[in-house]
Amino acid sequence: MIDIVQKMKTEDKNNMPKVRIAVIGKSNVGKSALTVRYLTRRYIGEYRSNTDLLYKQTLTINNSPVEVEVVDVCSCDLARFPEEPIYWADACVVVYDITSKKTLSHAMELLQKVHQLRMQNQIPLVLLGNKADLEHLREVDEIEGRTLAVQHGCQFYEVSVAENSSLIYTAFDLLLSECRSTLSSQKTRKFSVSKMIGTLIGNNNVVILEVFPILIVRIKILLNNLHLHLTSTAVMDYNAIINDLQLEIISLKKYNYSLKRQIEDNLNESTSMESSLTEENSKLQLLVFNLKMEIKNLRKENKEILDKVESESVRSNSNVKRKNKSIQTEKNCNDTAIQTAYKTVSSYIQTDLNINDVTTQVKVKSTKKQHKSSFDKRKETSEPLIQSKCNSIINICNSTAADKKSDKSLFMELVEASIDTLSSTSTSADTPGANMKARVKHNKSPATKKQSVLILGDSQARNMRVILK
Ligand SMILES: Nc1nc2c(ncn2[C@@H]2O[C@H](COP(=O)(O)OP(=O)(O)OP(=O)(O)O)[C@@H](O)[C@H]2O)c(=O)[nH]1
Repeated sequence: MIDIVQKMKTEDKNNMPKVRIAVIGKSNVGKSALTVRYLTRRYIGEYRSNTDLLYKQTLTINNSPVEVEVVDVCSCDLARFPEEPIYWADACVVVYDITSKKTLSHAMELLQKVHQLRMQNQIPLVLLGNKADLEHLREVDEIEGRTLAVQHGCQFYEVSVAENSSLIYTAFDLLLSECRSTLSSQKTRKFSVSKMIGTLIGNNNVVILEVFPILIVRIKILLNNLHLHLTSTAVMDYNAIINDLQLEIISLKKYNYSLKRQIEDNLNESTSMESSLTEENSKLQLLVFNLKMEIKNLRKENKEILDKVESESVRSNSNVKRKNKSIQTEKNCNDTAIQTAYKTVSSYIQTDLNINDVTTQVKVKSTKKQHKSSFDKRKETSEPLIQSKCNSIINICNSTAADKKSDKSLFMELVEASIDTLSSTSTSADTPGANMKARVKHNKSPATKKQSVLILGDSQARNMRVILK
């Protein structure tokens, strides 16, 4: 913080007018760069400092030398608002960064605060929008800065410290000349204020100044303000004030009008944008609806295809099962038929063997002649029986498994084997076995008809049935 008391003690040592300027604004807006640029014409890119810096220089304003003191107030945090420099200053430069909206709102709060603090003794103010070279990053329109300046009755410029805008010098020079004229008009008042303090605190004022420096500065400022107020009231030129006010009203009306136009333009733009958005929205809604319908149809189609595939597979499965079942049944029937036929043949052969045995025995006995008549009788009854059974076997051979060569040949082998056994036990060439074998062989031609045979019967081949399929 600047030692204001020291400044108070050293000021006014010569007759050169002195103007004190406080540069305030949010951090990083370019306060230091601006101050250095104005005082030295040089640009310092990076200027980090965590303390207020005071610059002093003698400048020529309107052909007269002026001692200028500029305080670069570090960090204008509103919570720690720099009241002292504001009381100290004759003028203020409020800076914001056009690439940052929040620096503009901060500048607005600073302006309000300055107005509050210097309510009785308003000081010249200038609002600067810095970093105008960064147009592509602009967040704050020029009209916003200008409007804020009009609201607080101050000058406004957009500048670029980096590009050394000439408006920087214009702004400072105007501020200085304004301060200079104000100060020269106050010169007599300041004198009388000092006198007043002298009268109030007597001859020991120096001691008191040392003991209660801050208090005294405050008192001096208050008295100064009071005195200024009284004096200005005394010399007030109402007409001039009314003129100023009227001019201000006109310029405010102008801004008001331009703002209204801008608002109207924005409104129109937003309305047309809204209608086009609504149109776009309804188009999109229609598109979404169509897409939904398409998805629904596709799902339906998909389900139908799936159902079809499922029913097809079920049908083909049941067909395969049915086919398998019929094949199995057929196989079982064939097996049963073969077995039955085999049994039948075996039983016939067995019967034949028994008859032959009986015949042999009877033949032996016939030599004894006493039973010859009975043998002949029995032979007469048995031979037709064997003959008929042989015929049955041949029929079975003919019909069994007519279309299945393997089954038929198996069956024929069985029959032949059995008949061979029968023949070997027979002695006569015209025995039923030999006859039967000859007849079976005669019928052993490959089947020409495509038929399947089902032979059913009991173990003695009684009630035997052949089913052709
Ligand atoms: N592009 C551009 N950059 C600038 C301009 N003025 C200042 N800067 C840059 O802005 C940054 C901050 O500048 P300072 O002068 O340190 O800002 P300050 O307001 O004093 O910052 P504090 O000391 O934190 O309060 C630096 O990097 C500068 O180079 C300008 O006109 N244009």
